[in-house]
Amino acid sequence: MSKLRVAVLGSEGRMGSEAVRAVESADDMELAAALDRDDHLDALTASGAQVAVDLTHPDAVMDNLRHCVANDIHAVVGTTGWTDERLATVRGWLESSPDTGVLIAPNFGIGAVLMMRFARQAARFFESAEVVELHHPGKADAPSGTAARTAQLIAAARDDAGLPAQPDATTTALDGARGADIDGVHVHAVRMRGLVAHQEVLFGGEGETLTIRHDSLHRSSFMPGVLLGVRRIVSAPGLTYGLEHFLDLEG
Ligand SMILES: NC(=O)C1=CN([C@@H]2O[C@H](COP(=O)(O)OP(=O)(O)OC[C@H]3O[C@@H](n4cnc5c(N)ncnc54)[C@H](OP(=O)(O)O)[C@@H]3O)[C@@H](O)[C@H]2O)C=CC1
Ligand SMILES: O=C(O)C1=N[C@H](C(=O)O)C[C@H](O)C1
Repeated sequence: MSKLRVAVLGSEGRMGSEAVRAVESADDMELAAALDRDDHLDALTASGAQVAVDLTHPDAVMDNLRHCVANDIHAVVGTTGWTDERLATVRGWLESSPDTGVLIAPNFGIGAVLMMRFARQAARFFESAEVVELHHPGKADAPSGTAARTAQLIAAARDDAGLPAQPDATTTALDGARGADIDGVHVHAVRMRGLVAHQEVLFGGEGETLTIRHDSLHRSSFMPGVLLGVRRIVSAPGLTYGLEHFLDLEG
């Protein structure tokens, strides 16, 4: 069986370098290209890569993806910075390349995917919900893509259940003290040396709280998800948003 030819974009970064090692260690894949900031995207096309893994920067990912889709290269994207508008743009590009697949995964960690799912499940049972994400200080964006997605999922579940706005009597606050408001869910970002990627989802109801916490202690935690995404995206045309679509979570 021929091996899947995989390119890594952002190959010198924290995640990209880990992904290069993971691809090189996978029996069913070969590293077609390892490209970073100074490399031209023509090198990606020339490499004959079937799948590109993007682990770059929110400012770079759209140009990279446009190039991938235009050249029928499937893409597995871990890079953050996703808005509804950006997702719609990618869907638009894919209309002209109906055989190409793009996976955008806010988080490749199985524990993180489960945390988001459990948070969505819990949301309708509690009056209050807030998200606290904690990351290494080299992270470019705040709040994290995972935290933003978690907040959206909680907000949608609250809406579906007809819950009112959360109780909050704050009338005076220093800027930022209540975090970012994402669809009515407050999200707080901590940046601290020694951390990798962590998140707590806090729920509160009458006389009780529930905390769901996930910790990525090493970037190897993301690699099974990256490799799963690569294996699955070649037969999943169109846009897939979230690794959960490639996992059997009902079990
Ligand atoms: N979905 C998930 O599970 C995870 C997602 N991430 C996300 O992945 C992204 C990368 O994170 P991380 O590895 O920590 O970041 P790093 O800054 O360590 O790595 C990014 C790399 O991409 C390079 N780069 C920047 N622009 C381009 C470009 N146009 N083409 C090619 N390479 C480029 C950077 O170069 P330079 O240093 O010169 O800027 C750097 O080497 C972030 O958005 C992060 O949030 C991270 C962990 C898990
Ligand atoms: O930058 C990181 O490190 C991470 N980025 C992703 C995010 O923003 O959610 C995934 C994980 O939290 C690690």
